[in-house]
Amino acid sequence: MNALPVAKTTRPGNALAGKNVQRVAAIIPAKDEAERIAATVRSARAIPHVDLVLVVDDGSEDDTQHVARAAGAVVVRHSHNRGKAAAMETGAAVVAMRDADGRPPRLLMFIDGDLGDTAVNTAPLVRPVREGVADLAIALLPKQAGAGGRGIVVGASRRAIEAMTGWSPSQPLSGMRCLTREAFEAATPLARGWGVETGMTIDLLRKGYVAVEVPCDLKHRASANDLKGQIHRAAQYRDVLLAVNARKVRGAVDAVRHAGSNVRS
Ligand SMILES: O=c1ccn([C@@H]2O[C@H](COP(=O)(O)OP(=O)(O)O[C@H]3O[C@H](CO)[C@@H](O)[C@H](O)[C@H]3O)[C@@H](O)[C@H]2O)c(=O)[nH]1
Ligand SMILES: O=C(O)[C@H](O)COP(=O)(O)O
Repeated sequence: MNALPVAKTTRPGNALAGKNVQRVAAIIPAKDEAERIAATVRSARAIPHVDLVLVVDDGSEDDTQHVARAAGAVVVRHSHNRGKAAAMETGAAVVAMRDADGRPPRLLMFIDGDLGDTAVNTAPLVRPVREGVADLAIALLPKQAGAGGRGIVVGASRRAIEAMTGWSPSQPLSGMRCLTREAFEAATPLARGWGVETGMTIDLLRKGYVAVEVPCDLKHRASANDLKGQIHRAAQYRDVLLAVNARKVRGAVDAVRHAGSNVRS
């Protein structure tokens, strides 16, 4: 027997069961991923229920778009680099254009371009969302060889999410996530750049959507502890703080508005 649905997103009714079952779009934001994108695309095509693999080439300077297309992806491209969050928004907009009338909108599965052959192992994220157990399923990755992080950005993101929602995710920056169209729309506009995961989790939980973390056997190109890695982490830290601060301000404004309407009523 299936677990009882607890997710907030309205589920397609039984009339839509059978051959009209809910499909999944894999959206892969990619900047300069020519080396790994073919394996990632091929692997994503093997995820059960995925019928559309979309690569958003975010202004790559390498051959990402052609390699991705040759591997069987639908490819759209930003003419200049706009950051991961913008690539995700573009991807979701393109999927919406391809969702068929009379069918439930596809679930959106965001996958990083550097997962290679392991991309298929995001498959366990689909079930809890498809079955209505959660609106958002986030991949928990095993420990990555060569990872040089000291937990500073991860800790800042986790603490902010916990302070603002009460939930303390193990891997708050994990970008492999499957969610319903309704939840995605509720999370837009997305926080910019590397703040996108932190902002999305805070926004959805505050609106009553349900998130779960699901272990997935994934391997990605972890940032090392060299100069390039440190610069990358500094950018992540900046974007996470921007996302959190914007949400704190919004929370304070909402509280003042709410207090004002209580006084008037
Ligand atoms: O301007 C950019 C930069 C990156 N990417 C793509 O975004 C994905 C993630 O980038 P990556 O360089 O692999 O980032 P990581 O340091 O590995 O990022 C971790 O932390 C990020 C949040 O800071 C999450 O978005 C990632 O999912 C998570 O793996 C990859 O497919 C990139 O090609 C873009 O689309 N646009
Ligand atoms: O390597 C990572 O996990 C991210 O770049 C975040 O860095 P951190 O481990 O220093 O938080």
